[in-house]
Amino acid sequence: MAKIRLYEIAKELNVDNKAVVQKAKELGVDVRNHMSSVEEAAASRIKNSLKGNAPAEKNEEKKKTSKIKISVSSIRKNEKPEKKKPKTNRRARRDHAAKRNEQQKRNNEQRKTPSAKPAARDLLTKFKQKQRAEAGKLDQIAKKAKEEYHEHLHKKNKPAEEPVKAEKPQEKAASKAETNKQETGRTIGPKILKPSPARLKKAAPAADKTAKPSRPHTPKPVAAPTNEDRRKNSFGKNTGKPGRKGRNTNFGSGRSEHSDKQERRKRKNRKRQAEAPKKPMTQRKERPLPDTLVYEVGMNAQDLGKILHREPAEIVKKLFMLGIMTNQNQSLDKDTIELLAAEYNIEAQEKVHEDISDIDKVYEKLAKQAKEAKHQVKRPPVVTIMGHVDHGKTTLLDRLRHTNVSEHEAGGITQKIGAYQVRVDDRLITFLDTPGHAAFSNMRARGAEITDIVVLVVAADDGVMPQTIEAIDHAKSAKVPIIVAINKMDVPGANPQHVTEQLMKYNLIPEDYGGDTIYVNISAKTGENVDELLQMILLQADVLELKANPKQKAIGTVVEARLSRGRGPVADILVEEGTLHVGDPIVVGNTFGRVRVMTNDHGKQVKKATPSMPIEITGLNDVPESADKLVVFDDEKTARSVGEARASQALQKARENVQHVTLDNLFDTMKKENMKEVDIVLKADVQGSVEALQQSLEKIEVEGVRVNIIHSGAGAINESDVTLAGASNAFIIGFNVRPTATAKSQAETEGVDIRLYSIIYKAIDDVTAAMKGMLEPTYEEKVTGNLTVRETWKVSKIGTIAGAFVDSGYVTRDSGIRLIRDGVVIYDGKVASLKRFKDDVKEVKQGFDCGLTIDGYNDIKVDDQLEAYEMQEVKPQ
Ligand SMILES: Nc1nc2c(ncn2[C@@H]2O[C@H](COP(=O)(O)OP(=O)(O)OP(=O)(O)O)[C@@H](O)[C@H]2O)c(=O)[nH]1
Repeated sequence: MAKIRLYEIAKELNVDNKAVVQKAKELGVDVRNHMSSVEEAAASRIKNSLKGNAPAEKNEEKKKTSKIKISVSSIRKNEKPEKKKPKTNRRARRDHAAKRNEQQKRNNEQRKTPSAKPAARDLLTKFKQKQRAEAGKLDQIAKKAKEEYHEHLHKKNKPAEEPVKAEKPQEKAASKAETNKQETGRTIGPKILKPSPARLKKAAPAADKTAKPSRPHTPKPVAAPTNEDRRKNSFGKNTGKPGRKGRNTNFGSGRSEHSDKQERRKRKNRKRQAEAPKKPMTQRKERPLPDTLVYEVGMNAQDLGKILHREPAEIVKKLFMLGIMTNQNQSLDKDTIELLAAEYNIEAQEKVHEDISDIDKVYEKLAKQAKEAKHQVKRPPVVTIMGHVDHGKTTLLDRLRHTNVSEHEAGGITQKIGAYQVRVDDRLITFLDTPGHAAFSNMRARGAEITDIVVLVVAADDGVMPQTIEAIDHAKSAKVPIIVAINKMDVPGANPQHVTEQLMKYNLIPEDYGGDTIYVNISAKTGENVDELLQMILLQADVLELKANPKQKAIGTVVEARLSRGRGPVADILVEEGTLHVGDPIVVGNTFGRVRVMTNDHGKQVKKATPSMPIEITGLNDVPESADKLVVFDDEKTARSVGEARASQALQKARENVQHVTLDNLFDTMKKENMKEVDIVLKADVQGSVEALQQSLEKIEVEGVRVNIIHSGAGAINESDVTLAGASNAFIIGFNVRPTATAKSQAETEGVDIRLYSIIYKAIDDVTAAMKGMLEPTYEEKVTGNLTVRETWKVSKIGTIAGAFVDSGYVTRDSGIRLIRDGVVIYDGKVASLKRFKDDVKEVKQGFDCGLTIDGYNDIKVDDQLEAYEMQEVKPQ
């Protein structure tokens, strides 16, 4: 319910505020001063009791409609600016809003009335017309009063033009407000002077609601005042202080009580601020350091600052104190970062980048995840059959495949996909179709341990044989339990007891003898006891508690893979964990793709494959190798990039591993690779030389190893020769020929050895010696020093002694020496003697003089150049 303030009552009745307060107190209304607000009922009580005291003209005015009253009072505000406070503060606005609501209510009532009674409507129309006429008169009065006031004010405070300037917009706004007021049927009051766009936005619909549709509300003129207007409205009171200062002004009002208060408050604040002790510079609140600094090598102070919640400058300073000069952008090494962490007294931990191209790691992670999963379910055991040759492994596998497949499953015909499943009651057993321990261990060697149980087949008529023992060792080293199947029980002379006794030596103790190895006597040929064997496998599987999590991304292993005509690369996969779906993006070994078609061991297309299920898949970009791991990725793009990265890594590795045979490593390679032939590409200047050399080389035979000329021809050694030698692990012999530039660089890149000769027997000797492992080391000339002859002495019996200065390097007593005159080598020989003054010396270095003689040469002249050189051994690459 709207409340009315006492000063409003006082204003309305044109009585003193005190009188109203007094009256209210007399009437028992709880009020403190003229600002106190009272309920409407109380207000009317106060008004009624005050009416007797009110001046007659006011009482007369009171009889007018409240609308007029408000209008008049709002104008009178202008007439009595000293008393009237601008209602710009929140409370004033609230009061105004309350008044407006009240007025609206009344208007609505008035609007409702005509619809009820037409006679009353006429009356109301007349009344309104009268109101308008009166309002027009009042407007004129107000205008006049304002003009008078401004004139008065102008005389008092301001230069001549200013009030005029200020008045214009003011007046405009006032008249617009009046128009608006008349149109909307409500008083806008002081608010019209300082409407904010936001408030206008809100006010517009509100006004629309109250206004009759035929009289649209036009807020534009109200919104019009510009900053300039506002500044002018301040009437010099706050001149020079733009903005909100103007809000506290009213029509021509001077310094109000309210603004005085504000001024006082401001002065007080300023004084308090000046008196208050100066606060120290606000320290930036530092966030706590992390417990561990997880870093990457190469991070800079800025990066570390972010992690440590410290300013980079602080990091730089800290490092500086530690004796490390750096800036904010300089990459830091591991040691520096760890040192910094130690300085902050926190742990440092290097961020490990997960290399998704290492699918073995991804595989292990998924396998571990599966082992820890809650949704683990029983999975079929995976069985490998091992045993000695001809003991019946294949026969047993065939029997199982054909007898234990239900009729409805692809008509009983199984697909050969490297593994198959056998149904026993309602359970399945997966058999790997590659019997023997070689395949088993090859898979193991490549990290594929997919077998859960080994069935060791031993022929009852043959007993334990070498490969039986090997199989036992392989199974034991893989820690896979063994079930012994003593086969060929149908053969007369079968002696299972003897076999058992033999196997007991290998710690395969049957349960009857207190051990835990299961023995089953079977006949793979007749099928006798084969079901019993299957039951025993299931029993062993139960003991092993084989479980897997089908509710995750699949991992698996390639059992076999091949290139199929029409279908492309085909891989037989054994799913180990998770469920593999058609469409899954996969990486298999170094290949990648999407599972296109998935076929089970009965040749039936399936949409998904669960753990221990062997399936054949297509959709890979290349043929993987057996024992390769299968990993499912989130998307094909990742799978492709991982697959491609792995393929290129594998290629790089393969290249690195190929060590081409060279003449220097020929002997070792022959031994290591058990070579029977030494492959050579032979090129010579003419066909005659080619034939002569070929015949000689092909005659070489060292310990049963012969030379095989894989290609020969006349002409320079070209790229095709190098490619051929590279692919065949051969080396190249060139007789009086040279390799082309590209062939030379290609040979260097691919590590192909090219040997060049100009003497046939030297080539033959080298090849023979290399094959015997006796190839002499190669020497290379190296110039060690340059000398200039400055003087010569001829001594009888000794010859010519050259007095020379070592310009660069050094010369030794054992050096080879070349005499160069005018750029031409005159003589090439050896140093005979080397002296410094009268003493023999071993070596004379740059910057010194020496006396030397050349062995067998005396025609040494002043200014001759001497080149000292040595033959140094070139180590084989
Ligand atoms: N009488 C009889 N002969 C059998 C039995 N099981 C296998 N044979 C025969 O033994 C021979 C060898 O059998 P395979 O199944 O080929 O033996 P394997 O162990 O697979 O031999 P490899 O593949 O060479 O390692 C075949 O002629 C089979 O017919 C059996 O239970 N009884």
